[in-house]
Amino acid sequence: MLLLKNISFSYLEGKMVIKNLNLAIEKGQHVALLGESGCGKSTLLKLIYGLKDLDGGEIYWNDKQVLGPAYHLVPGMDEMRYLAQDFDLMPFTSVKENIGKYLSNFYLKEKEHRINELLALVDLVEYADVKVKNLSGGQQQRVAIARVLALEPEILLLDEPFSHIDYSRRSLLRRNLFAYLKEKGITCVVATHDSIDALSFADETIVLKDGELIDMGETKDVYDFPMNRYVASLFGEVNELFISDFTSTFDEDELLLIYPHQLMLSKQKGQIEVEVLDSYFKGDGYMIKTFFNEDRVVFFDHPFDIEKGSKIKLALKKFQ
Ligand SMILES: Nc1ncnc2c1ncn2[C@@H]1O[C@H](COP(=O)(O)OP(=O)(O)OP(=O)(O)O)[C@@H](O)[C@H]1O
Repeated sequence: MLLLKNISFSYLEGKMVIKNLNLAIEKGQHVALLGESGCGKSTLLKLIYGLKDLDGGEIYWNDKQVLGPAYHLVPGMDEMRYLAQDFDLMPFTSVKENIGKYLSNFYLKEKEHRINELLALVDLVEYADVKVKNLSGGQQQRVAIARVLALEPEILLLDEPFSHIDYSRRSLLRRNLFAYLKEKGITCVVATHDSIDALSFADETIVLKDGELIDMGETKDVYDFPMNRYVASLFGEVNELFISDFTSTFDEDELLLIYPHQLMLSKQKGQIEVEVLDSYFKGDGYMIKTFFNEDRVVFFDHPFDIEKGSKIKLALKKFQ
């Protein structure tokens, strides 16, 4: 289990970047770390790996305390691997030498077998002998992913692992990688801006804001019941509407956070009247931008575009 007990950290005196953070992650779990840019995701991964000394608190992987550079000549624990945003590869050596960097030369056959297995996982078999400096950014990122897996860590810390990889390859790589980690029982924490990393692949999601952990739970719960607009907006557009906007039958009003796919065109009761401002093609349909009550923009998903200026009625899908 990964245990963070009330940890705090600052780069500069007086400016806390991680604030009194507590966290427990069970072995084999995949956890997504979400939050706006600058909220402390990368810093948190570095602290877990032991690259920085904590100002306060303690971190444990199983029963072993993670200690920072003040206690270790070479930072980082053997049981962990950390993939930074700048992949830190050796540019003048080949892909396979980079992947095998941490593998022992004592068992050459095993080493070669392991490198080939990882080359296949990240789909770089035909690039095995190419120098890393001659690869694209996305290809280099795939080499870096293979390299952190080489020694089969117990826990993997990934900072935006697919950020340079094009969308089509990203889907396949992501499926293969997370299936591989599950099969091997490797715990994984992924800092990401891509909500699909969380929604499709993370058992649990953690949300950071200004260095504080503000939400944590099963990913589906964090998505379905976002605690506030900040959390919901990490998954895409979100609308803020009130129960009283739809109906006057409830005594107490309540703010609703509604994703665009939860609204639909309706002619029945319980709807809001909006004016269409724009339609954006998304591939599988359109995102329609509308104006409600002359003060709020409301987005909803629709199979077709709708003419600008149209007056339409929207209802909540779950009440239809
Ligand atoms: N080496 C550093 N020295 C001083 N401040 C730093 C340093 N690295 C990061 N910070 C600051 O710490 C805060 C958290 O940065 P961090 O990189 O952890 O955020 P992040 O959530 O990973 O952002 P992003 O999503 O953009 O990668 C930011 O305010 C940043 O400016």
